[in-house]
Amino acid sequence: MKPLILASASPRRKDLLEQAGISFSIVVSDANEQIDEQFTPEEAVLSLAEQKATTVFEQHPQSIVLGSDTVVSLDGEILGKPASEQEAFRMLRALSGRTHQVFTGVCIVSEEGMESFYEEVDVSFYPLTDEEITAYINTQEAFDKAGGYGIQGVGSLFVERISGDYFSVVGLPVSKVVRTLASYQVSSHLFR
Ligand SMILES: Cc1cn([C@H]2C[C@H](O)[C@@H](COP(=O)(O)OP(=O)(O)OP(=O)(O)O)O2)c(=O)[nH]c1=O
Repeated sequence: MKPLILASASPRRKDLLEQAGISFSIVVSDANEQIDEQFTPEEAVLSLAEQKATTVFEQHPQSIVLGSDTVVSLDGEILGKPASEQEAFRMLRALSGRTHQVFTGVCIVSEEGMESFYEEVDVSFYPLTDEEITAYINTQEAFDKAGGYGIQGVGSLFVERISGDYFSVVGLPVSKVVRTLASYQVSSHLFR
């Protein structure tokens, strides 16, 4: 059985994979995460997940490497992580009272080649007041998260409805990932 590497600095991805009973190590990719401006959200998350996984695989060719990327999409426009309070405010105001999509791409690279997939989840927000948005930004939760919110944190208070895999919104569609890893002889110790 080859060792599995998670090519991610995201604490959420680490927690989800650990909770699933998978053994792995972490090597953070130094890919410069470039995407074409013309990319659709699904193309963007697949490309970024591939860039992260292939960069780490080049340094660890005897391993199985898992890369992932999450973006929020509103009317097809990609929202990444907000770089400032102003940007977080603009993103959350745009998401207020609307349904957006969260795309997470996953890429597994091994000696046998590369396998990728993405998950799309619809998330509907209640209408938010400017005061709520400002108070939320003051919690500092917005900044390392696509779309400027965390569904697993205080951002849960914004969510009216979700359709799809909750864990994919948090950053990793863990059930599908574990099922896919089974064909690489990587399995959860919980099921052994
Ligand atoms: C929408 C949403 C995103 N997120 C997170 C998941 C991802 O970690 C992050 C999007 O950024 P990513 O670039 O996908 O990931 P990352 O920079 O955190 O980690 P790495 O590239 O090293 O793998 O947003 C939440 O935690 N909760 C949410 O509700």
